[in-house]
Amino acid sequence: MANANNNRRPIVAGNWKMNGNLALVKTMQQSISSIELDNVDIVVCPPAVYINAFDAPDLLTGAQDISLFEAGAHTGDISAGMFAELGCQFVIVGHSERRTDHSESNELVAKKASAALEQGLTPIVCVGEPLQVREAGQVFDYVAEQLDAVISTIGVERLSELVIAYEPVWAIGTGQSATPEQAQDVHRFIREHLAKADSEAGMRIRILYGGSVNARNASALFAQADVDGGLIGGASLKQDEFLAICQSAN
Ligand SMILES: O=C[C@H](O)COP(=O)(O)O
Repeated sequence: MANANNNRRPIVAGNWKMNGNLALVKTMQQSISSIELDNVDIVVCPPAVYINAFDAPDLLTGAQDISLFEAGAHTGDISAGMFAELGCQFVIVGHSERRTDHSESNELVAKKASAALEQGLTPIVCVGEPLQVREAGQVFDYVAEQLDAVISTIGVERLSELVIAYEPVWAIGTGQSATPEQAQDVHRFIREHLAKADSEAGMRIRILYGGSVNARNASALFAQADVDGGLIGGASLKQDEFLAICQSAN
């Protein structure tokens, strides 16, 4: 099990993406509150407009993105400080859908991670390769470049405050998850790469796997030595499925 030989507490984060409604907020809140899982952090990242509708003190919430800016004339943006004021603890930055839909560069993602830390939010920094990069055998170089932008922007002294999510783009929403071995290979690489910058951070940082995780494949993925939980998309919208995944990580 991922945390059997280390002190990393697993996280299961549900990224609702642009899905859900107030009814789902109620349903998920009730079902998450109804289970007692002492050894996993369960985080829900609904669309921003629904964050405040969650009314459960024990529930951890996260934003799906933040503005680069703190405040001011930036129509449509929401700042890290605003999410922090709502009680959010986490924010996803650099999800591949934002990198694609909004042309977010490694540098922009790194600045968002920095903005999150400044306001006391834990950034869940997403990295991961598209299929053609994997087929070209360049996964490690690609992921290293994504990580290096963050390391150089936030500085090694804050590195251990991050959570990393490895999400191979070809596995997102496709039903074709990485195999546990493929996930572990990249997770180990990420941990070793971070450890080169700061050995303590390399050991402490939680690295989540994301990409077609479901109730059937979660246990095998989470059993890998460097997999500390998951970032769950589609399955986070189905209460039974999501709870089963949380149980697998517990
Ligand atoms: O943030 C979540 C990921 O993009 C995974 O999505 P998925 O579980 O629907 O493949």
